[in-house]
Amino acid sequence: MSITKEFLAPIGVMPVIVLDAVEDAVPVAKALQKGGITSVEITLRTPVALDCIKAVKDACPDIIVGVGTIVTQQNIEQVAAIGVDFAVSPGMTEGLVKKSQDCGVNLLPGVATCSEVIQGMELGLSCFKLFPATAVGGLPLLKSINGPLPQATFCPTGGLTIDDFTDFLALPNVACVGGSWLVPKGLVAAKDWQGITDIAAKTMAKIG
Ligand SMILES: O=C(O)C(=O)C[C@H](O)[C@H](O)COP(=O)(O)O
Repeated sequence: MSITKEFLAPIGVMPVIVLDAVEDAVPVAKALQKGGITSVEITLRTPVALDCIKAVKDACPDIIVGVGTIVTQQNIEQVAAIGVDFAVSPGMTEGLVKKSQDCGVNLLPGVATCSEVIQGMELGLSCFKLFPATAVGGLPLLKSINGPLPQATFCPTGGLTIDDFTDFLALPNVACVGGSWLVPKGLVAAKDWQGITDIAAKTMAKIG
């Protein structure tokens, strides 16, 4: 299975979420949805991540639920067992891509160079996360890659902010963007769900 530009484009902005408590998962997802967000990427950075994903899938059937921080083939097996709409990795190996294909998991692997994009295309992929987007070259890098590799589509993530993400979305080879600015740790800790809705709404207002 592989992710397409048509799948990514309607998402627009993908919030990258780190959750420490299962009880916060559904309120965060619903707060984002209230602000116009249609998809969440819950990272496997905490021990409760898989339970958070299950909770959101059960409570919010109309949210596209993805998992982030896939770094091992075992991670792919774990998320295949609970079912996710997509899976994101900060990097890309042949092993991760093949495992995701074997398990029927839609993988968006992270790349930072043309060689990795070409390797991904050889493995049947056309969409990639550019990570860490700003640190590896940001807008000029994406513009340069679009010359020789216009068939590759990106979700730049890493370093983007509410002030510059629309510059990325304006590029022809960018279908959506990812970022953690939508779910600040402090607001989750304070259970300030309205605060999260406000950031989501302010973000989505920028793309009409
Ligand atoms: O955990 C993952 O799956 C990652 O690969 C990294 C995240 O996508 C970035 O940490 C988000 O970047 P910021 O928006 O700059 O915070």
